[in-house]
Amino acid sequence: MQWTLVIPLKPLARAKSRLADTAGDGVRPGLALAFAEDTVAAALACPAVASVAVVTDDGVAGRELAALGARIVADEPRAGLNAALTHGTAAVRSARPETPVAALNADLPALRPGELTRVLQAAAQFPRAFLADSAAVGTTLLAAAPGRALLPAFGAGSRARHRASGAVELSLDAVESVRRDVDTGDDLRAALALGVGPRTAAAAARLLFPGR
Ligand SMILES: Nc1nc2c(ncn2[C@@H]2O[C@H](COP(=O)(O)OP(=O)(O)OP(=O)(O)O)[C@@H](O)[C@H]2O)c(=O)[nH]1
Ligand SMILES: C=C(OP(=O)(O)O)C(=O)O
Repeated sequence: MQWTLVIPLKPLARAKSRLADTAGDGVRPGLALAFAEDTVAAALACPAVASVAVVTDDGVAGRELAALGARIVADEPRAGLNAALTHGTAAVRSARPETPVAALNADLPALRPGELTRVLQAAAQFPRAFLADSAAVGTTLLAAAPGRALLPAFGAGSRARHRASGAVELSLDAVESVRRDVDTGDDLRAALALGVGPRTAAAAARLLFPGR
């Protein structure tokens, strides 16, 4: 089974605000873009992924991510993350009605294609399924089989909401790269320890050694 991924991305100037104490206003948008680029590149390298749609209104990010091979969908109806995901899912299903769909966060710079494949293969066993984040409080991936509504309920504490909505929580070992979202400086250090993609590695090096 081959999936379509829907990846939401806030305008870069407003993204990753909880990283403000680690990365100042001058560098944070570049870091958020690097996370999204490494996430999209790893997703497109995954054999279980047929295509990636990024829901964003950010022009720079849209150009860079389209160059990697993503389809760009406008962030409508401008009513936040879950509305953007519902819109993105409708857009991809209007082109491919029978595709299974998974929403994936854009802040997974350590994402490994092999681990994503295992998560998607597990998700394919259920009508709706999700993967909790490393903190076991949020969600990094929510999947829906063909013909099933995604019903996204992302945001703080989304693990409990996705469970309550009837989605099956995937209990998988050794998929830490899919769970490792980056919201804070500690999260960034944890992702760097796991091993990040090349764009995040370069952006993090610029952060640590600004003059070089
Ligand atoms: N298209 C779209 N994506 C969003 C929106 N809000 C959040 N996202 C994306 O949803 C994913 C999860 O959001 P967060 O982890 O909270 O990321 P963030 O909003 O950049 O981080 P903070 O500013 O620290 O809350 C990230 O990929 C965000 O870019 C939105 O209104 N529209
Ligand atoms: C978007 C989410 O949370 P956070 O902003 O903490 O990554 C989530 O876990 O659903």
